[in-house]
Amino acid sequence: MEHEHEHEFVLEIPEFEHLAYEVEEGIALVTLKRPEALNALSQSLLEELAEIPELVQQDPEVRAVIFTGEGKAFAAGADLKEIAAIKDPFMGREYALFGQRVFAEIAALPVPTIAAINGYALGGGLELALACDLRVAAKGAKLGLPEVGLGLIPGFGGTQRLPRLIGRGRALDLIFTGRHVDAEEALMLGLVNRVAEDALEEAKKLAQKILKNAPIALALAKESVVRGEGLDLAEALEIEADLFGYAAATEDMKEGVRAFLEKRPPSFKGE
Ligand SMILES: C/C=C/C(=O)SCCNC(=O)CCNC(=O)[C@H](O)C(C)(C)COP(=O)(O)OP(=O)(O)OC[C@H]1O[C@@H](n2cnc3c(N)ncnc32)[C@H](O)[C@@H]1OP(=O)(O)O
Repeated sequence: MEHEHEHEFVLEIPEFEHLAYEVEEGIALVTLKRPEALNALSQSLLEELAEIPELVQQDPEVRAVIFTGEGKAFAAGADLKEIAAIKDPFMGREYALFGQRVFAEIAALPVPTIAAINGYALGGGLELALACDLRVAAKGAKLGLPEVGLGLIPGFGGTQRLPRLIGRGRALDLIFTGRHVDAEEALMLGLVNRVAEDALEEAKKLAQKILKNAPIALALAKESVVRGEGLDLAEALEIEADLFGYAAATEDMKEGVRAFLEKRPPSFKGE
């Protein structure tokens, strides 16, 4: 007798100690779970985070990812007990490279990613949020890069992603002073996209709104923005034209345009 699930692809989700991973209606929710240390990014937590991009890419159901934190913090930075054990520049460099690699893989995910900043997002915690495409902050959230106050510099991408996002002058204000900015100032600076009572609820609404659009177009739009970042305008525009070409050849493009002309909502298939 043929087994009902014989051909079903079963995705194995690893047992995480410091993370929760769940998928609901196409949205993967990754929750940092070390609330007793304000979700400080220990090596073991970072190793678990490093598994997320593969998990997401193996599951065709996942069309967006939200990162958030349990308790009163999103993440209060890299784990300072572990940083205290760094003995020399080589160890320090390896330490930074590891965090950078994890966040680079998150930044390279082909699906939209959102940080739901429920509380403190400091140092490495803010750098994780900066590796996401969009950021939603709760009203009481505090964001900052306090590293210079510890004799450090941001090392998980902050000196690069923050100025690219909000401009050099604003980034250096935050990096030099190490001050915490509240959600409203973060919105004004362009550091977050939205402020809400409940960051996670707002992030889910934002994801649902995004997911109404054509999946291939979303991936190509992200690819165009990401690949263009390091290039000069002429080269980047060529990439945009190529990716526009791909989008224009999809079934979803035909459906999107037909639906507009027929004055009805589109039904996208991701083809
Ligand atoms: C390359 C990347 C580099 C970096 O990220 S460097 C780190 C940058 N981050 C920081 O400097 C923030 C450090 N944390 C704080 O300043 C404070 O926390 C807060 C302002 C965020 C909150 O203060 P309060 O509400 O008074 O809580 P609490 O008692 O300080 O923290 C609760 C428990 O959480 C632990 N904790 C907080 N942040 C970290 C961290 N970054 N690394 C390790 N542990 C942390 C504490 O020690 C304490 O634990 P216990 O109850 O055992 O004393």
